Amino acid sequence: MRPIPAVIPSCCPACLRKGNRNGYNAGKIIWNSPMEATSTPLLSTPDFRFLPHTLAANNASQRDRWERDGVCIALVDEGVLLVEPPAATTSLVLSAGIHGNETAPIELLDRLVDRLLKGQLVPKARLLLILGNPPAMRRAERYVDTNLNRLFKTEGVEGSGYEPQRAQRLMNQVDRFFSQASGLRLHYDLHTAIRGSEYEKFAVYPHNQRTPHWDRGQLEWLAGAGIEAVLFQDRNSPTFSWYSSEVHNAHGFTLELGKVHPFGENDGSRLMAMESNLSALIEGRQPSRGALASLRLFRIRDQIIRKGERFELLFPDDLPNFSRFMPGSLISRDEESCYTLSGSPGYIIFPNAKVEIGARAALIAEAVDADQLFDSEAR
Ligand SMILES: O=C(O)CCC(=O)N[C@@H](CCC(=O)O)C(=O)O
Ligand SMILES: [Zn+2]
Repeated sequence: MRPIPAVIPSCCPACLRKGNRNGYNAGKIIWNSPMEATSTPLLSTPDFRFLPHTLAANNASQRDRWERDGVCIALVDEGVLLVEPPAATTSLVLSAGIHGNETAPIELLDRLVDRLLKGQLVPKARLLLILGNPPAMRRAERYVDTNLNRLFKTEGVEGSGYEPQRAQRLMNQVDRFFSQASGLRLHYDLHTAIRGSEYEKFAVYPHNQRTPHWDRGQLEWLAGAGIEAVLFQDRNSPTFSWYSSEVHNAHGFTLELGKVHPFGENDGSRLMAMESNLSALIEGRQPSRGALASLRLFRIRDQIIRKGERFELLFPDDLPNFSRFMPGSLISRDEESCYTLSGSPGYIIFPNAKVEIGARAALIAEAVDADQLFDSEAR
C-alpha cells in the first residue's frame, strides 16, 4: 500500500462564515492553493456549465467554492469538482474523459453536475467528479502525449508532458478525497470503447489480493445500471480504477459504456439506466438492481503486448470486443514473434495495434462459470 499523503485543511463559505479566517476547515483540502482561487463567482452563476467551462483552455487555473443548502461544492482543480454534503456515508469518485475522445460519459457527467448545481439532484454522498484529460478533450483525441490511463502508478509517476503531471494531480485529489472517507468507497471510471462490442456496456472489475474482494451488491447494481458483462481484472494495472482499488480499498471499476463518438453525436437515452442508478447513488436512494445471472462473467487469461514497430492484429478493425477465437487462431504478429491462441476458446477485448510499444495491445479473456465463482468466493 502506498502511503497516503498528509491531510491539509480545506474551506467552504460556511467555514469562512464560522470565523475561520484563513479559509480552512480542519481536516480537508479542497484546492491546491488558496492563491489559485478566482475572485469572481463561477459555480453560483446560473449560466455556469461544467463541460463548456472545462473545455475553454483559459479557465484552467480558475477555482471556486459555493455552499448550496448546506452542501459545499468546490472547483478544486481543472475539471475536478468536490461535493461535500454533511454526514455522508458514501464517498464516490466519478471520472470521465480520462481519454479525451470518449464523449458519451463526459456528457453524462456534465448532466449530473448540471442537476447538482441547479439543486435538482440533492447529494447525500460525497463526490469527487472528474473530467480527466481536458486538453485531449479539446482536441477530441484519446490523449495528448501518452495514455493517461497507464500512469496511475502506486510507486509514482515518471515522464514528461501533460499526462504524467495530470496523473499525479488526479492521484493527489483522490488521496485527499478518500483520506476523509468513512463508509462505502467507490470509483466508477467511465469510458467508451474504440470498437463495437458483443456486450455494449461492460465493466472491468479490478480484483486480486491487493484490492477489495468482489462484491455481490456491486454486481447487482451494475446489472441494474445496464451493464451486460463483467471482466474480472486480476493483473496489477496502472489504470485509474485500479489505483483507487489498491491504494484506497475502494470498489473501483472501469465502465465501458458503448462506442466512441464525437461530442454531440451520442444518444443519451442509451445511458439512461446508468444515469438513473448514479443519480440514486448520489441521492442515497434505492438503485435498480439486476440479477447476477443476467451478467456474463469473464476473467483475463492473457494479455498481448505490442513489442515491435511492425506489430499487427490479424483480424478486421471492426471486429467487436468479446469476439470468440478458437484455439490455434493466429491473433497478432510483429517482426519477431506471433501470438497464437492456445488451450480453450478465448474472447478478445480492447484490441488496438496502435498502442505505444511496450503497452497492452489486447486482452484475452475466458468465460467464468457464475455458480462456481459465487459458490467458491462468496463471503
Ligand atoms: O476500446 C479500447 O480499446 C479502449 C477503451 C478504454 O479506454 N479502455 C480502458 C480500460 C481500462 C482497464 O483495463 O480497466 C483503457 O484501455 O484504458
Ligand atoms: Zn477509455
